[in-house]
Amino acid sequence: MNAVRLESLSTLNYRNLAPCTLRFGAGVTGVFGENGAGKTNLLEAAYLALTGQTDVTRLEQLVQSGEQEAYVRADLESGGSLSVQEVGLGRGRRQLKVDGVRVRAGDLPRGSAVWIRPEDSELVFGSPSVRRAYLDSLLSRLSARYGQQLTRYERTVSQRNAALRGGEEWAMSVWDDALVGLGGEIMKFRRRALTRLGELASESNAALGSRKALELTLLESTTPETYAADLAARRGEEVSRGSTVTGPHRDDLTLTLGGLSAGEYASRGEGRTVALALRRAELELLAERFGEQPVLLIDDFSAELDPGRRAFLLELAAGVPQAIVTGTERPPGAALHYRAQAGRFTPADAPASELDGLTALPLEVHI
Ligand SMILES: Nc1ncnc2c1ncn2[C@@H]1O[C@H](COP(=O)(O)OP(=O)(O)OP(=O)(O)O)[C@@H](O)[C@H]1O
Repeated sequence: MNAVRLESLSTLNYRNLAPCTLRFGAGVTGVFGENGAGKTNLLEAAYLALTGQTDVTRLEQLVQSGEQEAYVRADLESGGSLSVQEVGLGRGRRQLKVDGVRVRAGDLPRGSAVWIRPEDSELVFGSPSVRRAYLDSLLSRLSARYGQQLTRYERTVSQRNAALRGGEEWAMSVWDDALVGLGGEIMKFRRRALTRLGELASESNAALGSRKALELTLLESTTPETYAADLAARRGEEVSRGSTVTGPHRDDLTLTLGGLSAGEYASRGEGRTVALALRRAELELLAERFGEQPVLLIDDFSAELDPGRRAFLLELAAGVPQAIVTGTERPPGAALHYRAQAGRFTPADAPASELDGLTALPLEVHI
């Protein structure tokens, strides 16, 4: 299978990172260093440059304190051709370019990276909104149309909420028609995608050594068939609350392990296994959809103390065409290692003569 390959990553004014260009080879690149060195920030920058996505809501958090703008750039190979993806960040602004031409976020390749993090346990133990965000982010990458319809749906919900709060009950039939159309499409797409996602996640969960079966189901707040009637039936409640109380924005992705809700009953370790299974399923689903293996980013493998899960993470990294693995200790099995120190990265094993040109390239911020 083809693979996306990150040739190099450049950053300027990105969080605590010193301006740099790091090159990556095929196979596993290990990045190690002490807490706070910038390892997570490097993966976050790589994910942003590869996908255009960040889950940070205030973009200025990504800009180095004291600076106004930041910039990340990925030189990558995808579908057999080379391209340059750039992301400029400022206060509340994000600008993307591919090969020098401005594009929208949805125009970047959608299956280019998967990021596994210690805080993925939140997928299991966090609120339904965390699981909805996981599902929506994955499905938006699988289908551009899903992403567009979701944006429209969310905008419609907030406009409808404003109309409810403003006492505009007379306008509800128009808002309801829009919601039922958009929401119905979202629900149907979620149902279809969940079948394959569920299969892949339960296979991964078993591969991780869990003896309890993992099942994914969608706890729907309504259905495409009954949405219009459900809205009508709950109109009084909506008017008194001033918000839309039914629809796919209220769905939950329920995870059951051995028949019990994982969020309520799983141990911390079992929960981490489930979260890892979800990420591996994401990796496989994107590869199936785009016929190309994403770059795998694994943050802090050393936070994973369980030997089985740690081995699984490292095997996963070794089994894909390209992975970047960070840790406070050296990730084993890496072809290349960078040492992270106070926002700087230096090849750990190269002789000094080979270090020339690897750091502090002159870059310009232009957003
Ligand atoms: N916008 C910013 N400007 C400057 N520094 C920042 C900014 N955002 C975060 N930092 C700093 O970056 C550092 C965190 O880096 P990061 O989370 O990448 O560390 P890490 O190497 O992954 O550490 P750990 O091993 O603890 O996970 C912190 O010291 C934080 O204060």
